[in-house]
Parts: sequence; C-alpha cells; structure tokens
Amino acid sequence: MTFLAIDVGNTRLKWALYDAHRPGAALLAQGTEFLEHIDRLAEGSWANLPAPKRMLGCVVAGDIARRRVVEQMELWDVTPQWVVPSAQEAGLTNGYDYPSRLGADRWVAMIGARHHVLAQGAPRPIVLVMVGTAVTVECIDAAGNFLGGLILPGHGIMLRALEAGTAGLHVPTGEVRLFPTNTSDALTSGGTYAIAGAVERMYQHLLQRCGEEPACLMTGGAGWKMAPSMTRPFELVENLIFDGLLQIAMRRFGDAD
Ligand SMILES: Nc1ncnc2c1ncn2[C@@H]1O[C@H](COP(=O)(O)OP(=O)(O)OP(=O)(O)O)[C@@H](O)[C@H]1O
Ligand SMILES: CC(C)(CO)[C@@H](O)C(=O)NCCC(=O)O
Ligand SMILES: [K+]
Repeated sequence: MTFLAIDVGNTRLKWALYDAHRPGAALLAQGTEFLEHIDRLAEGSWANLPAPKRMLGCVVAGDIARRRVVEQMELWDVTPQWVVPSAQEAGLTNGYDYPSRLGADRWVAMIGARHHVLAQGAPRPIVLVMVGTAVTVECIDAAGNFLGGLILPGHGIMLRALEAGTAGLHVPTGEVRLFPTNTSDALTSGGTYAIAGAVERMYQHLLQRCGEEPACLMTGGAGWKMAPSMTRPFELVENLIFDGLLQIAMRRFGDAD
C-alpha cells in the first residue's frame, strides 16, 4: 500500500513515495522543495502521483510549515501523521531531559541508524552525524539508548556568520586544505574541520563510555562533502530519515493494507 514519507527540514522539504509502509519497500518517486515553495506541491510534483494510502512525516520547521504541507495533502484522502519524539520508539530509548523537545529529524534518523546497524549484525554503539542546514552528532549505545548529542551550525551558517560578523570576509567557496594559504580555503577548511573535530570528540566520548568501537554513520545532503575530512571511516547512508520513517510506519500501521 503506497506510503508517503515527508521530512520538513530547516531549509527544504524532502518527500518520498514508497509502494509499502515497511523497510525495504520500493521507492516509486521522490523530490525536494524549498520551504518557501511548499504551496506548489499539489499542483506541481504531487499532481500526478499515485495517491498515498498512508503518510508519516517529521517536521523541524514549525507549525506553520506543517500546516502548509497538510493543505497540499488535501489532494488525497490520507490522514497526515507526524512523529513526535517520545521516551521510546522502534527499539530506541530517548535520553533527552525532555524527550519531546528533541528534534523530530534527529529522533527519526537515529531510529533509521539503529536498524541500519542491526541489519548488519550484532548491536554496536553508534555515532550518527547528520549534515544539513545544521549539523547534529548523536551517540547511541549498543542497547539502543540515545545518550546525547551535539547541535552545530552547518557549513553555510558558519560562513554566513563570519561574513556578517567581520569587516572584510567576503570570498568565494574554497577547498579543504591541511594548511590553507588563502582566505577562501581558510574559511572552507575552518568550517569543515570544526565539524570533523566535534565529531571526533563525540567518537571519543562514546568509545570511552561503551568500551567498544562505535559504528560511524553519516547522512544528510552535504554528507558526501564532509566524509573525506573525517578522522574515522564513516559510512554514508543516503537518507536515514526516510529509513526511520519506514521503521516507525511499519510498527504504527502494522501489516494491514
Ligand atoms: N563543503 C561543505 N561541507 C559541509 N557542509 C556543507 C558544505 N557546503 C554546504 N554545506 C551544508 O550543506 C547544507 C545543505 O545540506 P542539505 O541539502 O542536507 O540541507 P537542507 O536540505 O538544506 O537542510 P534541512 O534538511 O535542514 O532542510 C547547507 O545548508 C550547508 O550548510
Ligand atoms: C537541531 C535541529 C535544528 C537540526 O535539524 C533540529 O533537530 C531542531 O530544531 N531540534 C530541536 C532542538 C533539539 O533537538 O534539542
Ligand atoms: K533536517
């Protein structure tokens, strides 16, 4: 039964239509839309889609964006459902002080990551890095407890903050270099290694806590740009948010069509 997964991020909405609401379902169609263009979906890329039977989404963009998505979904006879981080879901336990205050994207991606690692063999601790508008670095132990994580400015935000807060830094994007010798390379390398360094810290925290080499996963649109600069081997996984939504949907909607 067709299933629509939606991730309403800080900058863009990503959607994917599957032929069923379970992991491994076939991808029928997918797309992205900047948040300011949500209102085009029903008459645009959604107009000729097979109607989804079920829908599950996660939003970090706030209530107004969510309502605009729901309006576009009036095209179909489907009830929108949104993931709210809880104390426990799909085998993951939420260690946040106030579980519902955790970003839904973080929670869903962690559920995707946990099941991705379980599918490869024995349970292991996980460092999960999500690289988008913001960067998050999550630590999960081998039993599936989310221990805590970092929130960092993404690469774009870091560079814009430097441009805005200094008198003379307005330069094009550069290359990542070990020893940058021009402003463009210095800025690009600074942002990249700020993220890589933060991730290395979390890797060490988790290794020390668990006494076992963590699995390192990276997801998000800019992951491929960060991966070569990491201090540890990272597995790039295309879209852990959709994988997580499929895991949750299977448990919520069950085997029924
Ligand atoms: N060279 C780079 N290295 C690391 N990150 C980068 C680089 N260039 C751009 N980025 C970051 O990647 C982001 C784009 O990633 P992605 O496509 O996942 O984000 P998004 O869809 O805009 O975010 P969101 O999911 O929050 O809406 C940009 O906002 C920027 O911060
Ligand atoms: C941290 C971001 C911006 C990452 O997209 C998002 O997950 C969010 O808005 N989180 C809410 C705050 C928190 O996770 O503690
Ligand atoms: K996001």
